[in-house]
Parts: sequence; C-alpha cells; structure tokens
Amino acid sequence: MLSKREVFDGVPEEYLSHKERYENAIRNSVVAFSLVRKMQEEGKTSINNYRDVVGGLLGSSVLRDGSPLGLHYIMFMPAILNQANEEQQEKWLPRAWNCSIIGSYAQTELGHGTFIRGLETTATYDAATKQFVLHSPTLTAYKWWPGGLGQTANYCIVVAQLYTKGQCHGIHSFIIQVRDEETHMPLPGIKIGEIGAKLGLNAVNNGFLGFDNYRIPRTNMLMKHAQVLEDGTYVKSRHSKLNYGAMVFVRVVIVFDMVNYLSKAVTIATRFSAVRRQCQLKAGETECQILDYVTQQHKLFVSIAAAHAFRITANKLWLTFNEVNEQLVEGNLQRLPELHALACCLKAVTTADTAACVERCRLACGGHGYMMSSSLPLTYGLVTAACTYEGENTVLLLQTARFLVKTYQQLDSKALTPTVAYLKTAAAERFCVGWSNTTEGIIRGFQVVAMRVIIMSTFNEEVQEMSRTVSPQLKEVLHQLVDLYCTYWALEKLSDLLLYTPISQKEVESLRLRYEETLTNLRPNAVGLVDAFDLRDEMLQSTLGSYDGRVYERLMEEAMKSPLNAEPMLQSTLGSYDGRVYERLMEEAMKSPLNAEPVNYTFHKYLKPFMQGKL
Ligand SMILES: CC/C=C\C/C=C\C/C=C\C/C=C\C/C=C\C/C=C\CC/C=C/C(=O)SCCNC(=O)CCNC(=O)[C@H](O)C(C)(C)COP(=O)(O)OP(=O)(O)OC[C@H]1O[C@@H](n2cnc3c(N)ncnc32)[C@H](O)[C@@H]1OP(=O)(O)O
Ligand SMILES: Cc1cc2nc3c(=O)[nH]c(=O)nc-3n(C[C@H](O)[C@H](O)[C@H](O)COP(=O)(O)OP(=O)(O)OC[C@H]3O[C@@H](n4cnc5c(N)ncnc54)[C@H](O)[C@@H]3O)c2cc1C
Repeated sequence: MLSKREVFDGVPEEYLSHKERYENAIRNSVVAFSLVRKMQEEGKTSINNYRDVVGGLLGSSVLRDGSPLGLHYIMFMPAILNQANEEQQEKWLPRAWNCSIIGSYAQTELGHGTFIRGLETTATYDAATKQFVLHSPTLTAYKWWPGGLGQTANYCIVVAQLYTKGQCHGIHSFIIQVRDEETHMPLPGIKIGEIGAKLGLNAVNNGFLGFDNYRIPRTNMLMKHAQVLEDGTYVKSRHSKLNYGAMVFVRVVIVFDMVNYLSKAVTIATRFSAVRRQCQLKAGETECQILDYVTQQHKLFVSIAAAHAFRITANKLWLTFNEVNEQLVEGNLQRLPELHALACCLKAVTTADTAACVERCRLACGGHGYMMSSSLPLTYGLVTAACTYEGENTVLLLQTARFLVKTYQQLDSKALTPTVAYLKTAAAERFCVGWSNTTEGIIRGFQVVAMRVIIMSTFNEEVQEMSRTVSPQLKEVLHQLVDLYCTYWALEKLSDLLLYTPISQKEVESLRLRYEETLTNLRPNAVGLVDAFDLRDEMLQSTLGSYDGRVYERLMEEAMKSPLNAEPMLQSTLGSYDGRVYERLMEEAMKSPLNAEPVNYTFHKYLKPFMQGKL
C-alpha cells in the first residue's frame, strides 16, 4: 500500500505541477482501487461496507485531494444500480465493478447546475435507426464539472432532455461511451477535456463534454423507470422524480463523508492544542497548554460533539434510505418526499457545519493551521466543495422548507411521517410552554421554533403581497444599504438583543419582514452598486466577475489553457463567439508545456493495465 502523502519522484504533492498532480492521482488510485477489487474478488465487500471502504479511501491520505476514479464509484455505479433495468445491469455492472470500464456522471452544464429541468443537452430518438442523437446546441449546453471526465473516464451517465416523436419528455439518463476502449482517444462527435484548476479536489480531473450529433443505441437509455420503445413510444415512470435517485444516494453518502473530515480536522486541532504552550495563566507560571483556555475549548469541543452527532445521524439516514428504497421496489412511494427532504436537509446542514468547524479548527491552530502540511487547508477545500456539489445548499434547504410547509398545510388531513411527527405535538400544545434547561427542554424549544418558523413561512407565502418601487436617488439607495446592514446584524445577533434589550417577539417578526423588504429593494441596484467600486477586469482577474458578463466564454477560454487539454488536440467548435476557435486551439496547444502525445502516458502505464486486471 502506498505510504501516507505518497510523493511523485520525491516531491511532496503540494509542489507538483497541475499535470503531475493528475499523474500522481492516477497512479495512487489504480493501486488503491486494485485492493478494493481484490476484496471484491474475495467476497469481502457488500454494498454497506463498500460505502465505507471506498469512502474511507477517497477521504484518506492516499487520495487526499480526491481521485479521478471517485465518480466511478460514487455516482456512475449507483446510477446504473438505481436507474438501469435488469438487462442493462447485467450488461454494464460487471464491467463497472471490475473497472474494465471507468465511468463518470455528467448532469451539470456550463449554463445550469441547480435547475435541472432547464438542462440543454438533447437526446432525440430516431426510430428509423433505433438510436438516440445526443447534441449540445449551445456552449452553455456543454456538460461542465463531471469528475474524472477530463482525461480518465471512457463512459459516463449523461442527463439530457429526451425528445421522441417531436415531444420533449424532460430529463432522463443515458449511459454513453465517450472514449475508445483501446486507444482512449475521444470518439468522433465527442468534445472533451478538463476544466482547469480549482480551489480544491485538484486530483479529481473534472471535465467538460460536448456532443455533436452523437449517436447511441436506444438501449443505452437507462430504462428502469421510464422507457422509449423501438417505434419511439414513450412510457413514463411511476413517479417523475425516480430519475433523481442518484442525487439522493450521494446526498446520503456525503453525510458520512462529513463525519470523516470533521473527525480528522478536530483530531488535528485538539492534539495540537494539547502540545502547543502559549502565554501564562498566572504571571511567573510556566506557559500553559492552549487547550486550557476556555476560548480554545469553545472553538473545538462543539466539533467533537458534532462529529458524533453526525455519525449517529448518518447511520439513521442510511437506514431510512434503505427502508424507503425497499418500499420503492414494491411500488410504495409514500415516503419518497420525506427521504428527499431529509437528504436535502442533512446534506446541507452537515456540509455547512463541517466547513465552518474545519475553518474554526484551522483558526484554532494559529499560523501553523495555515500550513498545507497541517492538512487543514486541504480539508477545508474538500468540505467547502460539498456545500455546492450534489445540490447547492441554499437550494436544498429550500426543498426542505417546501416539504415542511406542505406537511404543515396537510397537518390535519394526512398522517405524518416519522421525522415530522413532532409537528403535531408542537401544533397541539400551547406554543409558549415553559423553558427547561435540559437536553429535552432545548430539543423541545427548537421543535417549537421550527413550528413557528413554518407557520410564519406559510403565512408569508399565502398572504404576503409585496409591491415595491425603488427611487433612483443615490441617497435613497445608500439609506437602504445602511438599513440592510443594521437589520442583518440585528438578526444575526438576535440572542444578545433578546437577552439585553426589551425587543419584543412582534418586533423581531417585523424586523425579519423589513430585512427581506430591504433585500428586495436593493436587488435592482445590486450590480450598479458593485460597478460603482470601479474595479477593472485586470484587477479582478476573474472569469465570473468580468464587466462584460461573458462568463461562459471566459470559463471555456481558461479551461483551454490547462496543460492537460493539449492532448489529444481538441477537434471541436466549442461554440466560440468569434469563430476563430481552431486557430486559437492551435495557438494554445503550441504554448502548452506538454508534448502533444495522443494520450497521457498514464493511460498505458497505469490505467489500461488496471482496467485489464493486470495491476
Ligand atoms: C455501487 C456503489 C456502492 C456504493 C458507493 C461507493 C462508494 C461511495 C462511498 C463513499 C463516497 C465518498 C464520498 C462521497 C462524497 C462526496 C461525493 C463526491 C463527489 C460529488 C460529485 C458531485 C456530483 C454532482 O454534483 S451531480 C449534480 C448534482 N446536482 C444537483 O443536485 C442539482 C440540484 N437540483 C435539483 O435537485 C432540482 O433541480 C431541485 C432543486 C430539487 C428542483 O427540482 P425540480 O424543479 O424538478 O422540482 P421542484 O422544486 O419543482 O419540485 C417538484 C417535486 O419534486 C420533488 N423532488 C425534487 N427532487 C427530488 C428528488 N431528488 N427525489 C424525490 N423528489 C424530488 C419535490 O420535493 C417536489 O415535490 P412536491 O411537488 O411534492 O413538493
Ligand atoms: C467540486 C465539484 C464537483 C462537482 N462534480 C460534479 C459532477 O461530477 N457531476 C455533475 O453533474 N456536477 C458536478 N458538480 C456541479 C454541481 O452539481 C453544481 O455546481 C451545483 O449543483 C450547483 O449548481 P451551479 O453551479 O449551477 O450553481 P447555481 O445554481 O448557479 O448557484 C449559484 C447561486 O444561485 C443560487 N440559486 C440558484 N437557484 C436558486 C433558487 N431556485 N433559489 C434561490 N437561490 C438559487 C444558489 O443558492 C447560489 O447562491 C460539481 C461541482 C463542484 C464544485
């Protein structure tokens, strides 16, 4: 087994180039996953411990910044299990299990990540040839982000708008070969490469993928839930959201992942705090361990408690996930909305809390926490990504809110599912029950809070009609900024205000309404207000923040500068805005420090032997 922080020719991975990082990741991954495959062959893995084995590996020191093979295990295989019919599973699963094919999961596009009903990639059924034609009509339709897709995967699950007999039936999943299994070259009609350097997970080889009227057999549509018959007839799924199953699975798994990362970070910070001596509690005494300071305990101990709370929660969520999936197999969809809401809520809460806790652990270690060798910056990069991928946290919390408001509205007409049964009690008893400073009392208090917030949200949704105009006067706008700043911090520091001022409950409720009103009032001037900072593009140096708003073209231009994209030469239109795409590609390739080798040498040296079971 490779040693911790395996090096590349003697150089710690922090000092590797972008290309060397990738090669190091491939080499470490094929060795690590060869062991997983050996465990499979010896019958030592099941779907349950598989999650822990792979999850442990992906978060381990061997694959410390992710793996180009991660998506193969995390989403490609679960998507086949969750969305392919039996015949398709028989065809694809054995090859995926033994890694003779390597897959990814391509759903997000340059132009859409959250709003998946707005995805632009099309899959149009051609009954004459019994094929689907995959196409990327615009630059924003390019798949953007799929892990491992840059230079590693040769298959992927692609989510596209399904058209048959001239009608669109919404997004569906397809299994698609994107590279030749022998040469690893992109197949004709496929435009593929990696998206470039990121805040973290720089070993994951996230890629982009565009289709130019690319044909696949009809039987490559994953048909467990919905089907397209040979004559093009569409047979719809029992529940429109069963196709979203892969996302629910990963959200559940992410909660386990947060337990791993939070446990690591707080272990590092707590042990360091026991070693580190700084300043004296009393003059003349020896310097004390910083762990003795209450402020240091305030920073760290809640993370220890959270790690245990998340582990218990993750196990309970995993049980619920398996229970509901068994019911789905029997056609009982009753608890699917609750599972979706639970997975959304717990993925958002555990990732946000873990990111905040890991940052506190870094800060608790002073300057040494800022060193890459502490592993805290890298861990932060890993966990903060989880606040975005697999459903951006805000959006997932809105999904949870949607479920809770709907549950409240049906409180008297529908039986409550286990996780929201408390709402019935909170609704039945008087709200302002006495407070008790016990664990049960605090939980009870939060249940009452949840109930009241749901009622307020329902009230706002049903009654609130806000029509507003904004005066163009700058004075007016600046007043709004002052107003926003005051109400934001009043709400942020509400516990202090409730403790030390006579603010009433009614005033708090109107403060919240005023805050939302100020947000709405400022919205029309938001871009103008940042333009007013007059920061030139050269100063911003950001593909997202340039003055002209050409975000997607700049993202693609920057991606093309990656040294990994020089091989193989991309034959692709890329939807360029000025049409000089080929000249530019050639110019960029000539600048690349890489040889224009047809395929990165790691394919022949590591990946192909691994896929052929020779490693
Ligand atoms: C075989 C292998 C076995 C084990 C695996 C091995 C190893 C794994 C172990 C460890 C792995 C280690 C680490 C894993 C950790 C991290 C993962 C690493 C990498 C992650 C890579 C990232 C991948 C991605 O990011 S993929 C792309 C993710 N994208 C999203 O999540 C998009 C988010 N957007 C949405 O989900 C939707 O757009 C939406 C926001 C939900 C809105 O959808 P829509 O507009 O259609 O719906 P409405 O809001 O109108 O609601 C309508 C209705 O539908 C219900 N609904 C919505 N979604 C779902 C769902 N998913 N399930 C069920 N129901 C859903 C919604 O509640 C509404 O219902 P009502 O009408 O009744 O209210
Ligand atoms: C490290 C990493 C790995 C990834 N891997 C993959 C992968 O393997 N495969 C894949 O398909 N995708 C992958 N993704 C993409 C990821 O799923 C998307 O980035 C994510 O779904 C968010 O979508 P977005 O980027 O379009 O952000 P947006 O949705 O554009 O979010 C931008 C802002 O808009 C806000 N917003 C958006 N919609 C609403 C709304 N309805 N209400 C209120 N606010 C809203 C959000 O809260 C956010 O503040 C990855 C992303 C990252 C960072």
